[in-house]
Amino acid sequence: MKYQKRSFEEQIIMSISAAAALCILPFLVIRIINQDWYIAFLDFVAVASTTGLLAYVYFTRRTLFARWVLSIISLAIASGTIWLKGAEQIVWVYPAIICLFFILPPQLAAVLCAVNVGFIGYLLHADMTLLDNVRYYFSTLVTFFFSYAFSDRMRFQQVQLQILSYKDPLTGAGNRRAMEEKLIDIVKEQRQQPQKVKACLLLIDLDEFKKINDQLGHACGDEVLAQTSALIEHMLTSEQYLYRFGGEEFVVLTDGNLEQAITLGESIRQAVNDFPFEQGLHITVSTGIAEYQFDETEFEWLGRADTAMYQAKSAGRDLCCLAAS
Ligand SMILES: Nc1nc2c(ncn2[C@@H]2O[C@H](COP(=O)(O)OP(=O)(O)OP(=O)(O)O)[C@@H](O)[C@H]2O)c(=O)[nH]1
Repeated sequence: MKYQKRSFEEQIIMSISAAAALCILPFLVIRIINQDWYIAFLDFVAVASTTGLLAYVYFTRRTLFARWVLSIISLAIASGTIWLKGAEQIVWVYPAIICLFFILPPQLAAVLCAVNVGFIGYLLHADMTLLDNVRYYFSTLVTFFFSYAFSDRMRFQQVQLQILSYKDPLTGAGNRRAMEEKLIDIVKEQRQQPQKVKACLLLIDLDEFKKINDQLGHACGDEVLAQTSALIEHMLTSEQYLYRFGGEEFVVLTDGNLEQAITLGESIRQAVNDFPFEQGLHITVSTGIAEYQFDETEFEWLGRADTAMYQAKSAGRDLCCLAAS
């Protein structure tokens, strides 16, 4: 298992766990030397649990449970150490706030932090001057708002990046990477459950697309691709997936039987034929339809659909052809 291949969440939880264990360890040693046993025990629990979490995520790659445990540890350690040692330990509130905003959704982190800050404020208010109390609430509030803004922005960008990495920017259909991953999943599933209804693949290629580019320009070609994609997408159910395979080629993956796939292919062919494209263009598509055959690879499956699509081209275009078994 290479560290680089780990998900962002795994990396965050492992890094925070490692940093927490390393930062608290020297204090554990100092507490033991000073024979300050209660807080030594608390530090020991913190070091042991964060090290355990690091190992847990490293070996299992599971983050949900680890995320919750790490949140609880952060809050418990910050509150516990202040409860035992008083205001001198207040500095541990700030990393705990930041930690929570890193590992939990911002709204949830906000609620837990507010409760924790309030609880610690309650523990300390009698030991601190009025000015110290004001300073405590203002400084935690500032940390809270910066962490919230950062976490919210980071999560938004993460979602955007994920969408971008699986979508074709021109048409909004899934891109080739998304298609390959889905194909691998389907092939795996079909191999494990051969009795299940077969999956089907439709390879749809726009006919004589080069002429549109040559005669009306690349921008018009782009518009036709986007409109065709939207048209097809509109005809699919939630169990049917559209991908842009290459330039003017689309792939539809469906878990229905072969008859349903043929009906879908025909409906798409007809819908494209009838669609009033820009500048009065009349567009047609040639489609190859292939049902998954037990034990073939995703490339063999795609290859059979491709051959069927070329048969449709050779037979005059604007046709659906069924792949040979
Ligand atoms: N506008 C536009 N054109 C593209 C894009 N990607 C590929 N193409 C063009 O699509 C055309 C595909 O041409 P061909 O492979 O010759 O196919 P065709 O003209 O559709 O002919 P047949 O497939 O035989 O019907 C090429 O001119 C590519 O430049 C794109 O993103 N936008």
